[in-house]
Amino acid sequence: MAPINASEVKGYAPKEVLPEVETDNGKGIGYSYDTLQETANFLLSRTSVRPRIGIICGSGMGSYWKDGSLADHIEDPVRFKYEDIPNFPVSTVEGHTGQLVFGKLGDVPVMAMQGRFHYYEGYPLWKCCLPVRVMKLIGIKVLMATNAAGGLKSAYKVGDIMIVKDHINMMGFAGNNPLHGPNDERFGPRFPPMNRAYNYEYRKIAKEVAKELSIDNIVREGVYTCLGGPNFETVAELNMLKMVGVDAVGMSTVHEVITARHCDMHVFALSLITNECVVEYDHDAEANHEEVLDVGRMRQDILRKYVTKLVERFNKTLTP
Ligand SMILES: O=P(O)(O)O[C@@H]1C[C@H](O)[C@@H](CO)O1
Ligand code: HPA
Repeated sequence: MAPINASEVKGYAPKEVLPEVETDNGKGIGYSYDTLQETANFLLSRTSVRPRIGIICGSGMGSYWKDGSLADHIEDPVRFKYEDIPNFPVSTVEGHTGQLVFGKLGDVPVMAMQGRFHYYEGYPLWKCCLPVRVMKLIGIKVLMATNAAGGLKSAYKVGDIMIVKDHINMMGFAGNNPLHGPNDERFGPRFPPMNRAYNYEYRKIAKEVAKELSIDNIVREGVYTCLGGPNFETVAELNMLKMVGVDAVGMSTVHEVITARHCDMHVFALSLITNECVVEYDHDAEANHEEVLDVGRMRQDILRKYVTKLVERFNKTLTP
């Protein structure tokens, strides 16, 4: 049989009439486009900043440490506490302040989330990712997600920064996906591709910038996975993840990236390696959140400089 010419295959044809997405208060399967548009309009009407780059600050990288974190260096900041934003969840994890900051990083207008939402807090994945769709609706083109993660690859050291090359959606294997439920084509297609999730050009730029800042000795590139948490992993779980090609393990980012790619945002992600995963049984070390936050503080100056330069470079790739 002759092979099918892939370029002749027609794309998925959207339905003309969309099913009404439930606009529940946390019980069901998502907020409608219009509900999220209200949230976007609320924000846009209260700031003149028009960011095209959105940053999600990982554990300890937002503002937990008041003396120099990325989000605290945003100039002319306009801040919104999550509890004051219509339809927004609230942050419940130490190290996640719980506010959006609009302002300038270097010369570039940005929006930063000081605090993200995790599945283990009790939020369904679609709700964890709601801010990403709001970003899309306020005009953001690039999502930069940062996270704290355990280093699985033996070469990784505490304090290394991993450029995420790819992810394994472990929760998705069990059917838990932020795109589960009716699909609104105004956000994106029913079946989005995910093989080019982490923008190649931005990864290349990130390696160049690491050299320019002389931090290329601590900057790596690898594969991230997210587990549901909140417990850290067993030795057997970590060895299994290592075997299937995971380099760093955390509890976030993957579903945010899927949501961002679904609505055609460019994605770049960084993991700060805050602990070495314990993959042997005769070992006394245990992962803990305090260590995660401490390493975030120890690396905050470098991360801030790195992210600021990356934002400047990524911004130049966007058409005016
Ligand atoms: O929000 P991120 O992914 O940076 O947070 C990581 C995963 C858990 O929330 C927490 C564990 O210490 O840090
Ligand atoms: O070792 C870890 N496992 C999962 N999530 C994490 N976040 C920071 N470190 C870790």
